[in-house]
Amino acid sequence: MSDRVVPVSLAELERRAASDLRPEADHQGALISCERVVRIFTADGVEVQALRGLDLEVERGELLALVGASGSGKSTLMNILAGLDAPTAGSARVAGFDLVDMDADARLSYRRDVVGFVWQQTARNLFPYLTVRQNVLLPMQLNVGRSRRRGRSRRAARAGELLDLLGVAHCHDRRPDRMSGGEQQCAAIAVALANEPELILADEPTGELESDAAEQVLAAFRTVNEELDTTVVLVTHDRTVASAVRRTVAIRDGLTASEVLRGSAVGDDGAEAVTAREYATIDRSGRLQLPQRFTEALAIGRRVVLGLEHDHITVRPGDGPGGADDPPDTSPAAGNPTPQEAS
Ligand SMILES: Nc1ncnc2c1ncn2[C@@H]1O[C@H](COP(=O)(O)OP(=O)(O)OP(=O)(O)O)[C@@H](O)[C@H]1O
Repeated sequence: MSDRVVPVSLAELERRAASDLRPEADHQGALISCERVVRIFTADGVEVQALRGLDLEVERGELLALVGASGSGKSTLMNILAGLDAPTAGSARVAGFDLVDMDADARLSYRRDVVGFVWQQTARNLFPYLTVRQNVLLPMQLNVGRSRRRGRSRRAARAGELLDLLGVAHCHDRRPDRMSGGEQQCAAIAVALANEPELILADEPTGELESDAAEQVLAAFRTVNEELDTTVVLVTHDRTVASAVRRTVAIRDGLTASEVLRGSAVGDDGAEAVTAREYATIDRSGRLQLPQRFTEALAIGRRVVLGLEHDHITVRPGDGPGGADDPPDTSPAAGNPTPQEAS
């Protein structure tokens, strides 16, 4: 073997130095991977299980909505994904960062470079005494590592491009109090994007907006997702927003319960129509939550009887009204396993 030293270009050394700043990322797999995430809060000696073993995978480039009743755990999950809080147990990884075991430096690097956040309250997203352009420039100026690589004129150009992309270039020299709520949220998205994060998280970004402004903000998220290929996860109570994205995941009692996938199909008349299908999700332990409206409709109580057919599983009321007189087909010919086997 030869000992000859192969010269390395400056550009290659810079690339290696930049990649050394990040933990080894799995660029093939999901951007977000949560497995059995538990978050327990203790308040006044009482334990609250906000997340009870939640599983969630989000691929790079997705635009995903999280929905769920108040108290179901959405904000808790968002805070964990934002690196503001850590799970009590389970595993949560984003872009190769282990959110459970991050040291302070990794957490800082994660929050600065990997993730951008948009809050519901417009006042929380923008500094009121700075113009919109200054608000967008600030995260770039504070990001010492990247700022060194990106000079003043490139930072200014990026701020201009982002405001343009989000349709608020006309507000660049205004302070937030001279902008509409929708414009403020679009500017907030520009701020969140300043350091080129792979992921934008938004907790109820349209919660304080009228419907026109909410549509403007949703359109801005779509643009970001489609044109910059940034992954977007947003929490919403707004049905219009939830039904306008390709994938909506419902959280119930600290677990992912179901999800709706939307696509498009060409009908017999040749017209393209939006299709939507709801799926129940099965966690890594094989647990499945039955939708409340199903269990209520059949007065299903605490037990169900499962049956395995050749291409589906039946779930019948096992106790309570409507269940007791309806025994399942347990014949060996039907290949029915016990409920334990089925799970
Ligand atoms: N810091 C905390 N201390 C104690 N309990 C908390 C804390 N944060 C959240 N919780 C509790 O955890 C559960 C989940 O709260 P979370 O805010 O994640 O729900 P959510 O789905 O975002 O609700 P909402 O839609 O109302 O914002 C709730 O029971 C809440 O009271």
